[in-house]
Amino acid sequence: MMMKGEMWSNLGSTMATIMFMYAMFRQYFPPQLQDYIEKLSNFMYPYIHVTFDEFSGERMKRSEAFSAIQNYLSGRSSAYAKRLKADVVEDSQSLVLSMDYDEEITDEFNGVKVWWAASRSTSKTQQFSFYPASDDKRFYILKCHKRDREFITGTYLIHVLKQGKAIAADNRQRKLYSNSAGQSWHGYRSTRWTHVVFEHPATFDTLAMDEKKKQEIKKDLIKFSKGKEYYAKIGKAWKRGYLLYGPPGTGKSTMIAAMANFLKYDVYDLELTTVKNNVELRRLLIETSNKSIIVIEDIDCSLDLTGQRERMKKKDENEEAMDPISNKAKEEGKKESEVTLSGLLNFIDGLWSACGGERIIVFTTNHVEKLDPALIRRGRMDKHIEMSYCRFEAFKVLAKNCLDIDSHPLFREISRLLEETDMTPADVAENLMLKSDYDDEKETCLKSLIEALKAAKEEAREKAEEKEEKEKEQSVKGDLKQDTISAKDVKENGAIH
Ligand SMILES: Nc1ncnc2c1ncn2[C@@H]1O[C@H](COP(=O)(O)OP(=O)(O)OP(=O)(O)O)[C@@H](O)[C@H]1O
Ligand SMILES: [Mg+2]
Repeated sequence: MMMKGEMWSNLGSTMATIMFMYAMFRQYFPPQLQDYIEKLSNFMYPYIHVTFDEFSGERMKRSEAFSAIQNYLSGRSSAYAKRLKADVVEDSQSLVLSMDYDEEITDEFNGVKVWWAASRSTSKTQQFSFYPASDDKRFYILKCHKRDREFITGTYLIHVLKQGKAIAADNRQRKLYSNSAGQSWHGYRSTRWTHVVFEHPATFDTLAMDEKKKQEIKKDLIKFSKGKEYYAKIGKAWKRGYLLYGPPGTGKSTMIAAMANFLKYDVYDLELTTVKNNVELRRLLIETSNKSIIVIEDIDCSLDLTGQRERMKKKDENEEAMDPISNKAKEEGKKESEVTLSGLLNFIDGLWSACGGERIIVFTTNHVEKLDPALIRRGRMDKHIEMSYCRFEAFKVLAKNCLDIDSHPLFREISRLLEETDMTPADVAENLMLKSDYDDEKETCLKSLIEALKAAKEEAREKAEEKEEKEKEQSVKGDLKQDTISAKDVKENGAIH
């Protein structure tokens, strides 16, 4: 990559004007002279130019190609151009640097060299317009040798557009969408996506879990995000379902944030209880964008999806009266959501789910055993990930994150206790939160964790004993009952045979 100071477009445009005039009056030249002129022009200026305007079409929309080229050239421009321009591009989280007007940079692809220049043409007439482009038309000019014409207009330009779009996706400011209930109108409330900027700091590096499991998930995500052709080839919609299950505080929500940061996807946090019915659920799905993670947290509590099939069989009125979700909705005077299990299944893998690509659907639950098997079967929820209590390997990540230490003499005892005690990463992290910057504070944290682990171990032991005692009591009662029945039997029937 090298930088040239002066513009070549003057020579190019002079040649272009001459050739344009020549093309108009070509028929007046004798054939031999025509041949000679063409050879001469090729010899003097063997290049072709391709222009990319910033605004194009009748409605003067900002050209996608221009934006992609701007992004593609931004890295090269900042490294090689002498004069740069900085633009704030919509939805981008950082400034986009591009070469200033009349600057030129070269690029090389598969051994073929091309030249890029930024330029503008300013209109002399004073005309009112909403578009800055009508006064100040910005454009890029690509120059390449005539012999490379086919390669440049085909392979190279496809490469530029693809790379430019990928850079834009990387720089994009990501969003966290949630569906909030809109205004109530005669009992009807439609829900809409609203968003805030997504800025969760969790990454796979800060996530405390088994390293092997972490790598496996990362590999799976990469395979998915690069799988456009693969999914098309096997005839499947480009989507993947993840079920995250485990006790509260084991990092299910944190894992979702880490996944979104890893893939640079938007997050749609879907609150099912505010969705009126299946039609609305479908509309919300259609409104989601590509490169996104659609999340339904605590799926077992979201709706009565778990027992829907059984309930159809039983039609047990009492059971319904005891349903905390329907009661809550009634208390608040809201209409209960009519989303059904089949509506949700259709949402995941019905035809509607194929209306766009690159979507990950994540369900989280604390009670995987309560979920309807149809909801979580492979193909719908392709990957089931158990988020478990903190063991030593996960602890080491937390110790590094919170205390910035890789080893400590107290680690041995902690390791032993973590194997014997179930404590969530959330609780471990809480104990490791530094209260001051003093070095001995780190040891204090580790000691307080040891105390907490011992207390948790003791509590678990007491609970187990209590449980055992209760079970014993119940079995004694059962035996007594059995004895009474047997005695009654003897009395009524005489003898036991
Ligand atoms: N595996 C983990 N790695 C790093 N931090 C964790 C992990 N698990 C929990 N935490 C910390 O504990 C807090 C609670 O975690 P999180 O909300 O992800 O748990 P959860 O499994 O989603 O819980 P719930 O089932 O109640 O929704 C987070 O703020 C996070 O900092
Ligand atoms: Mg959570």
